[in-house]
Amino acid sequence: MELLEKLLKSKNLQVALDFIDLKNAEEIAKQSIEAGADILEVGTPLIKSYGIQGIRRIREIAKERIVLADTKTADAGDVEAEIVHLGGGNIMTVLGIMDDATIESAVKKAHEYGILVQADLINVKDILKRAEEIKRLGVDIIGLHVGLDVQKKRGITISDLKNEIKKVSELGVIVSVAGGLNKNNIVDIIDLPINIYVVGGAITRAKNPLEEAKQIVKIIKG
Ligand SMILES: O=C([C@H](O)CO)[C@H](O)[C@H](O)COP(=O)(O)O
Repeated sequence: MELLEKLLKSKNLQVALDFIDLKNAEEIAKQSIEAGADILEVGTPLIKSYGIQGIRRIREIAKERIVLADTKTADAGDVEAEIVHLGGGNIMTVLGIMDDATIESAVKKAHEYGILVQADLINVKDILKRAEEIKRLGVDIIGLHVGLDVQKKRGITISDLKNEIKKVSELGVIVSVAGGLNKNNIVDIIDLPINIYVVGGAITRAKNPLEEAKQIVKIIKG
């Protein structure tokens, strides 16, 4: 699959559009593209607010860029794959902590549509063990993720999980990392074999999101 090859062979910036308001998301989506972002993420709050229409709108703006719908699917994997297909997304996410049955259902349906599946390991305690299991279920991307609430409560970001990132990347999968990344801490993990750097708040809440995104693209692309 062409998209898989591209992701596997390169380092990519994914901008997480974690908005409730579509107009704000559209504005940052346009600036992210101008800055050179590779993937636009229809954030979970945006999907909850606008559903398929929200994914469709970001698809229109993204043009040939990749659109990831952060569905964080917890059940009915096939139905949520259908939703992403109707919105025109290229990648969906499923929660790695859920039952294998949900992941299998998402993978089966998504692959029928040519959609990639990312397992989000948010809140998974034994990351390497679950990553190994999930790889066998046919997911395309493994996402290591420190969620917003944990970032706030414990003061950690994904850049604190270097060992886990290294071990998962040794499985030979596409690795995505998310959770509190910014232009300072991305530098700490830039030499690790990571394919997708997800950045949300550091860009969406920046005084100048375009400039911030440009700087981050420069760090990631080298
Ligand atoms: O997935 C996310 C979170 O669970 C809210 O939906 C964020 O997109 C992800 O954490 C990236 O955002 P930042 O941590 O603000 O970079």
